[in-house]
Amino acid sequence: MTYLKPPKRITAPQIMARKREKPIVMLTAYTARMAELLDRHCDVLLVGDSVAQVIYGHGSTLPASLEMMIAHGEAVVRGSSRALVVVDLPFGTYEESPAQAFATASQIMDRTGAGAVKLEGGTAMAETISYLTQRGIPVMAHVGLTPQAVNVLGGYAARGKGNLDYSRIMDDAIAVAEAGAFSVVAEAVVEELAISITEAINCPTIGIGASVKCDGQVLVVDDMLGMFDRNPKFVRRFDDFATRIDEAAAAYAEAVRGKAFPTQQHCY
Ligand SMILES: Nc1nc(=O)c2c([nH]1)NC[C@@H]1CN(c3ccc(C(=O)N[C@@H](CCC(=O)O)C(=O)O)cc3)CN21
Ligand SMILES: CC(C)C(=O)C(=O)O
Ligand SMILES: [Mg+2]
Repeated sequence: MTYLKPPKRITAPQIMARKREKPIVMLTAYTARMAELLDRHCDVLLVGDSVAQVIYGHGSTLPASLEMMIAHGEAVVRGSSRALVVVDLPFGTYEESPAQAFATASQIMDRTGAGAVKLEGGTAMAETISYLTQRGIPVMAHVGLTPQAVNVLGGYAARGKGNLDYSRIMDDAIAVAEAGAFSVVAEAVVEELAISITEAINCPTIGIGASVKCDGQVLVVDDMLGMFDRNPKFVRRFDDFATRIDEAAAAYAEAVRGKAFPTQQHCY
């Protein structure tokens, strides 16, 4: 890297202070070079448990392991210098008790150098969020469509359409904010609910499929690049990398088979 690194990264309190100010820009990242490329443009880099689907080819986020999150968290911290790095707590490593969550989260923070963790859940996780924040671990919460609960929710459908669903998610958002979360991801919730949540709580909402009314936005980087084959409605493809890779691989294969690569300039 040839450019000068700023001395300090963006902090969780700085993200919290962005409520109703400049929109927060967040993308997932799983590898060092990608983190380096995104770092100039993003306020927050999320090492999502979506790594299980995007990088490892699993069908859900449930198989993401603590070791995976730490390995990819280290890579993203290594590659970046400015953004706040947030690491997802993987399924099964924090839900049992606040003490279990602290053991997992502190290990992630120690071994990766990340500045915060994210966990899924609302009212049920409020006590854990308060326990972690009081012990030095900034927590980003995640409500609405919580993919680790796919087996309880019965799929990845948008949330907040029924009255019960709507008021439960509202209660969840208020509970996690009151427990001390520095920001809240709202995933796949109807716009009206995203507006209500954003107005009701004093920490920023970061939307994914939750309308432009949130205080920030997040997408899975591979989705945004057009790399991932199956795209939810909330994804905009800002590029078409899958096609570009296909074309580049085809050109390489043709050059190799036609003995057009390597040429003299690639030889010693
Ligand atoms: N690549 C990727 N992108 C994501 O946004 C993402 C992940 N992986 N893994 C973790 C979760 C899972 N998420 C998902 C996954 C699928 C849909 C989806 O297919 N939604 C459909 C509706 C499905 C239904 O109604 O049952 C859609 O049309 O939006 C939505 C969110 C969001 N997260
Ligand atoms: C979709 C985002 C918010 C996430 O939790 C992930 O990538 O794991
Ligand atoms: Mg996640």
